[in-house]
Amino acid sequence: NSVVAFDKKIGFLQSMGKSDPNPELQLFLRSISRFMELVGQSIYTVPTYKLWRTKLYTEFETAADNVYRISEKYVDEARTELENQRNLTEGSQSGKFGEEQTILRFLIQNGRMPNEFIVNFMTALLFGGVEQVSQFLMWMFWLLGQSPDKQEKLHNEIKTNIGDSPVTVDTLGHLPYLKACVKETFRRIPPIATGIARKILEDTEIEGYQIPKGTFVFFGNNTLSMSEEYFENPEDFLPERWLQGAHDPPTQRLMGLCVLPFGLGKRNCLGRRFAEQEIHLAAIKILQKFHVEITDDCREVRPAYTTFAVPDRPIKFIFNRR
Ligand code: HEM
Repeated sequence: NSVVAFDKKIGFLQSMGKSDPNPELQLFLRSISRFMELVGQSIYTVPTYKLWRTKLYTEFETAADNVYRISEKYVDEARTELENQRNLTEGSQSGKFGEEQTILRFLIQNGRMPNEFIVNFMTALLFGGVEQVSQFLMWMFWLLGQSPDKQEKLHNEIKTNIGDSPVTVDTLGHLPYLKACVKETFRRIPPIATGIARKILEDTEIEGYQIPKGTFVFFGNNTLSMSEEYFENPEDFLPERWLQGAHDPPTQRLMGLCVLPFGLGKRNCLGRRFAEQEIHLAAIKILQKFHVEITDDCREVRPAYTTFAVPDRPIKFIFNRR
């Protein structure tokens, strides 16, 4: 994700595997997690932080400062890199820096967005990838680790359609069971329990409830996706329920509307396709090489909702080489 946000790999994974991890990256990761936790806490507490600099507020401020300061450094580095390229290609009238156009290059080159907005936007892109995608993959493998038969079914689909070959757009389009596993994970553990929030723009009536203009309403992902009215045996991890033909089309459509991890409408997730592709690729690459188990003490793990669903205790995986 850092490639999308900052035009380069910043080395999270390599750093974590080392005995002396890069302290700045460690701080960046820790601050991103803390930032998210505190945003979550702020939703569920009395907002005294609006009146006083409470502990929650000052901790949030520190985490946010760290995140934006480090992000700004990466954006500055990308800007310097572009300037250097511009000097090299001086005389070119195209106004383009090098061959490749990226989001960051476009925004810098375009010159209309103030730097702090660019930093903010790129940080939001990074947050989406670092926190959400990695947490999602963890939950998916936690569920697959408890359902070895589903994991084998998924592995077989990957083996039959891809084998050890590189993944292409075409092969990605032929993996219905993988997509069903992803959808079912989103249903079973919605990444954001409350779901998307919207401010009602005019007085509205829904099912006899009067909702005054200006009220904040939440979608209630968790309630809908665990509702027996829409899902048989909602506690069970059953990717099969999402396969074509499992239900009649109107029911299938209703089920789909109960599980909206990326939101809906004009302000839905900008990174959805990117996130889905990352998830599909990561799942394929892991399953091509490993059979994944969880340790027995992890079966009782429950999602604890901060901003996103995080495990209430660490999950330990065992990766058995195939
Ligand atoms: C599993 C991964 C992800 C989930 C579950 C997720 C979920 C969401 C949700 C629920 C929203 C609010 C949508 C609404 O209010 O209707 C959102 C917004 C957003 N997401 Fe994601 N997201 C994910 C990954 C990503 C990634 C990887 C990126 C960037 C590459 C990203 C960028 C954004 C941005 C920029 C917005 C704000 C859009 C706007 O306000 O117009 N997300 N995301």
